[in-house]
Amino acid sequence: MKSFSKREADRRMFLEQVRESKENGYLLSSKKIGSGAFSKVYLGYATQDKLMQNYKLASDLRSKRHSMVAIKIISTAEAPVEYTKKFLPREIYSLNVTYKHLNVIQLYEMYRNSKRTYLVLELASRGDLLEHINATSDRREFPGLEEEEARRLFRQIVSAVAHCHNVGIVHRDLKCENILLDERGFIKLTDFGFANRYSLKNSLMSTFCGSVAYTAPEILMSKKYNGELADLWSLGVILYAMVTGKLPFKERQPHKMIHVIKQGLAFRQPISPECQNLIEGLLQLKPVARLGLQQVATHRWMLPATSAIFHRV
Ligand SMILES: Nc1ncnc2c1ncn2[C@@H]1O[C@H](COP(=O)(O)OP(=O)(O)OP(=O)(O)O)[C@@H](O)[C@H]1O
Repeated sequence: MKSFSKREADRRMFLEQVRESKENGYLLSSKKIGSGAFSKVYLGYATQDKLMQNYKLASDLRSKRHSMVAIKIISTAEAPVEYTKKFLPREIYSLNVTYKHLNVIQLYEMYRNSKRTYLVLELASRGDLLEHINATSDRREFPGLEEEEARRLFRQIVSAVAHCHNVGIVHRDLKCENILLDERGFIKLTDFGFANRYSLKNSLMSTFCGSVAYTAPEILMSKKYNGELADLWSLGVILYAMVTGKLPFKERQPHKMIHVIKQGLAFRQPISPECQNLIEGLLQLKPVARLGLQQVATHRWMLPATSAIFHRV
């Protein structure tokens, strides 16, 4: 249990954040909607004055018919230097260059002082894809989403990733927990903390990013890797998780995971042959053998309505 003095310090800090947000045109509510390693995310509201000044925000919220936002507060004074100097700037850069796509979280505005950075983000109020898969599995009393729903959501995920790649951003941490849903049930890709930009089409990277279960084998083997092709592997893991409610390869330790992957992919419940074919096309050990995003978008399991796949808003 927190001591009285700790609770009092937290209360004072929160009031400071409320004041700083108000000075910047946002009403910070006490409803915490999530927390990360160095951040807390609260529900907030844009004031009328703010809506009159900020075109990005006003045009987006008008279509949503509400004034709610997610305010991510990062305690930069407490976070490690590597985070504030490397990962946070990458996240902000990626959110700025991926603006504006229906399936990527929007960064409306940022304000900061010597203690904190505030990111004012589009609100995705219906939790993440993992929670959605689990809740649906419980309701159906059968693991995974129905293929029709999985197809509708996966199309949006592919569209979001294609948009990122088109503007030169590789995500490098694609997983169900980083895919949020908004109040209308639209996919919103988030968490660009590991994202990186690449200028050369085939340039290789060497940093280990992401979660083991979703990580491409070439990264697990500490090889130089192509970020776009590594994202394709993660998409295969996500689709498998959507239709089966399980992860294709289960192992926590990176060095053991590669052996699990090499044992091959198994489907332990009935999945349509087209869906299996798409998953197998993505989960290819050799990066260059993986289906490209255009091939994924036009794969027979993804049809019909492929015309919407590369649509930008
Ligand atoms: N725009 C948003 N709308 C709704 N909820 C959000 C939004 N952004 C983040 N969240 C919630 O807040 C949680 C923390 O988000 P944040 O981006 O700080 O953490 P993270 O980067 O996933 O965590 P970590 O720092 O551990 O990697 C998310 O898991 C999600 O539940």
